[in-house]
Amino acid sequence: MKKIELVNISKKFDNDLILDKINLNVEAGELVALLGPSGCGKTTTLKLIAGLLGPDQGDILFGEKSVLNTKVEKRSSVLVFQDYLLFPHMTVRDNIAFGLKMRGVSKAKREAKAESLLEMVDLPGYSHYYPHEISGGQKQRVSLARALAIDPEVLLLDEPLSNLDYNLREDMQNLILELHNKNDMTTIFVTHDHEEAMLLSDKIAIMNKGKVEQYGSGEEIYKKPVNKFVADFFGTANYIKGRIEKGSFYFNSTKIPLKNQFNELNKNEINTAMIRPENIEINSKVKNGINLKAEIIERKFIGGKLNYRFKLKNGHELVASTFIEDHNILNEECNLSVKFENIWFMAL
Ligand SMILES: Nc1ncnc2c1ncn2[C@@H]1O[C@H](COP(=O)(O)OP(=O)(O)OP(=O)(O)O)[C@@H](O)[C@H]1O
Repeated sequence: MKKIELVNISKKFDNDLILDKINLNVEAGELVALLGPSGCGKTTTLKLIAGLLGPDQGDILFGEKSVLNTKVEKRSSVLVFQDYLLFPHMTVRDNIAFGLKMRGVSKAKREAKAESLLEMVDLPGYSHYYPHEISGGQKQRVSLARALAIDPEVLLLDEPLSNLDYNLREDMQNLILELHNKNDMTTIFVTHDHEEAMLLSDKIAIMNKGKVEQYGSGEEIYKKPVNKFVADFFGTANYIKGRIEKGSFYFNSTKIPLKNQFNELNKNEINTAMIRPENIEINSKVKNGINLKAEIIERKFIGGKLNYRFKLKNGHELVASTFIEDHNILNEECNLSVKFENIWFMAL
């Protein structure tokens, strides 16, 4: 297990700055997700950690040691690509044992290891199959087994679940968690699905345009996003514009006390309150919160949840979602309330 540290990493392709002074600390044994939209630099970051690319600036440490001059095969890390990259002319067993063969491990030992890894990824009996004879989900398991064959201290997974359908994804998510916990590894995986990132990882680095916008637990990022990009990437959000007056936030004449519901922002910069849809309560008054009159203008049943759209007196629209409770009357006036603790402030 190794701690991984990226220090001020920058990378250019031609003249395009793809990574811009990235800093990231992954503790030994942690499972971390790199999350962000297509093209933000997630795969490039993994390739730099694996040693398939070198940075133009900055340092990469495994433990306390820089690995910039350490070759790919000596880094004790392994990168699993989303399109498996199995050797088509080799059996499943030979694919898994390939890295061990390169390291001079005897035939008997590497075959025994391949068999035990096939058990671990739940594919016993598949050793004699060729890649074209197995499904996409099975190929993904084989490529994981191949990666684990060399007992890596650092496992790097590039969108391991993106080619799999919904049910298989769940199985693979469980398998990745199980393998990570069993094998004493530090694992970093790339995804563009925020729910998957929250489900699997201890921490999430949310990336945008070559920068890490925020790094923390899923809950922290969801509840306390540092900016609108992060808030929107993590789900639906309502934004209410207001103003700071005498140390409080005012939305029209509604006063919201500013406690610690913002990060290191200068109070005077705050101009927006963010509210997640599930934190809006319908037709119940709260004491330590705001209460607003609104009209229901849309109701959508989405299975297990109802999504509503409301219009406030000043024309501002809000979305809310509730489980089960039904407020079915369109155009009817109702009361919306939000507890102060569920309001997060931002500067937009
Ligand atoms: N070898 C390369 N040469 C030139 N440009 C590259 C190279 N590799 C990546 N890029 C560019 O760098 C940017 C970041 O690519 P990267 O693959 O890291 O993004 P990503 O966040 O992993 O995206 P995705 O989710 O689509 O895989 C993209 O604009 C891409 O076109």
